[in-house]
Amino acid sequence: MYKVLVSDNIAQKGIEVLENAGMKVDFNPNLNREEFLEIIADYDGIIVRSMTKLDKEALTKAKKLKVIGRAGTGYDNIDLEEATKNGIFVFNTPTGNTISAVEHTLGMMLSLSRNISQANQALHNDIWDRKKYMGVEIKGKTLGIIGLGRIGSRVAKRAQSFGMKVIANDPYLSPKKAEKINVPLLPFKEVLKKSDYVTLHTPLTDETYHILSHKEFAIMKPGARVINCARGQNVDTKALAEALEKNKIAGAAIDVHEEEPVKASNNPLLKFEDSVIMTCHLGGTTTEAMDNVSITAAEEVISVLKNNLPESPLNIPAMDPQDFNQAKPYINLITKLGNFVAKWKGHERIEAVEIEYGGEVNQYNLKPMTLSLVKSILEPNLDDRINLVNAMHVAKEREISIKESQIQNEGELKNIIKINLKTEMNEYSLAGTYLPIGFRLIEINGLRIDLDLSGEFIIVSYQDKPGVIGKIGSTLGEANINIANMQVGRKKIGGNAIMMMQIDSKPSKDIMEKIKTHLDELDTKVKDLSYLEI
Ligand SMILES: NC(=O)C1=CN([C@@H]2O[C@H](COP(=O)(O)OP(=O)(O)OC[C@H]3O[C@@H](n4cnc5c(N)ncnc54)[C@H](O)[C@@H]3O)[C@@H](O)[C@H]2O)C=CC1
Ligand SMILES: O=C(O)C(=O)COP(=O)(O)O
Repeated sequence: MYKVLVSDNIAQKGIEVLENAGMKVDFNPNLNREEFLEIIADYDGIIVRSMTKLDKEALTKAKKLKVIGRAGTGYDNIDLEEATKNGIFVFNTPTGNTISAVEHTLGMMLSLSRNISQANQALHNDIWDRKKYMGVEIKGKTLGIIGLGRIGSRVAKRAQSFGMKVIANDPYLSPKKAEKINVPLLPFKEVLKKSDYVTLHTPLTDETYHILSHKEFAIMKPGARVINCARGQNVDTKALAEALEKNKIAGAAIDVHEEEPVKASNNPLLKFEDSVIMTCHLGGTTTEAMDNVSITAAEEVISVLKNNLPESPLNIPAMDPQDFNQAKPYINLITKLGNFVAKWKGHERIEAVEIEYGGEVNQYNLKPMTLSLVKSILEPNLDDRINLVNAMHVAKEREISIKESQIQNEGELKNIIKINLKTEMNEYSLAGTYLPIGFRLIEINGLRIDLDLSGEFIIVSYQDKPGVIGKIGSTLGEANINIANMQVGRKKIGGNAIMMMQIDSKPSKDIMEKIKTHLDELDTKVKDLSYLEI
């Protein structure tokens, strides 16, 4: 039975989904760091929100962990690189709280403009002051959005309906997408200079850390207002406090903070009672969003523990589920080719792998195919935990070069995948194709063949000479092993030849030895004699 730790508060519905699937769930959102580090080694899966830090220290202890589910969007609390090295799948649930974050942003902007929060606070303290809490309209004002993704674009739409002029900066968004929602994309500084309100909707990255600091506040319009419902570290809190102090910035609405939880001792914004409104990271905290993200996270954890790929993976290439289903035959084909070549090369150390994709296969994301190949060729020789997440990392660590390229389609085949594998001693090449009738092996060491890519095989590389086929055939016949299919190829008489036999049962070690002795007697310079089962 898999054990799943839920170490942040998520909706009960997600926990029920896990339990109904037979998981042992420990819902424990109140662990301190020491307690957390002590128990993390026990779990196969974990669901977190933004409070649990899954850093290197935690992930090093998480020896059994197979999957991390982020019930929410931002994943800056998770060390993706370390998780990847350790072969742990990481996913988030990025659409479940989008609307909640959008509505919170709008609420913050309106509240900031109309002093709703401050006036409410005053009334609760028995103060009636209509003059002090006079506000400003947002209609006709310019809203500058930094990060026009899921949340930013929806904030734009709602702000436009309030009559705001919306501009944005997002270097990674296609201008076409921005055009579609009628939002001009401008350089970052220009957005800052032109906006009455600046709202942040970027993830926390090295680039967006303190994206608003002294320099940026200095070029902003005097009297502008700032809204941050993205990540606390996106804003240099001290620089914001200074800009507020100097009245350069008229106000700020802050949902996320450099240090959470906020305390009087760690946040200089708390003293700006009249111009700063703050919430305790509530952007994604609505009944609807909490249900969405907890149910999705639970379903995905179950799915990954059942060996499926997550729908919103953060450390393997994402693939649209429909695309994935269509590409699945090619993923299966390359896995079979990988199993084949891995068994064929035996214990030889791999130095390089080249993959050539031809034909229809190129319509799909090739990364999951390449990952599947790397996993399948490394799997038999490694005790390490290897999966799609860490396959590339393991290959790099072992200094195996992986190259993929796209080639022109050959002949009548609609699709082809070719693999060239170089070991310290030999080179192996093979190609396969997917046909509605199944997977076919169509080339081996440069020789054209046509065999079903499953079953039991004997491969012999030797120097062409009369008598070889007869000797092998009779040895197998004596051992009562039926030859289902056989193909022989050579480039010239007496040159290098290869024989592929598909047989109906496994030859014993003795039989393989006998074949080897017979071939030696014929002096056929056997380069390779292998039995493989695919
Ligand atoms: N306050 C809260 O409770 C919540 C906060 N969030 C935060 O909001 C962030 C955004 O969420 P989504 O819109 O769903 O993500 P998204 O990935 O759809 O959008 C982010 C956008 O930021 C852009 N971007 C990245 N680096 C940039 C840069 N240097 N300058 C300008 N734009 C840049 C990206 O191109 C992308 O279009 C999340 O990463 C999370 O940190 C999300 C949900 C709730
Ligand atoms: O989804 C996000 O990125 C959020 O910031 C929401 O965080 P939370 O899950 O509420 O701790």
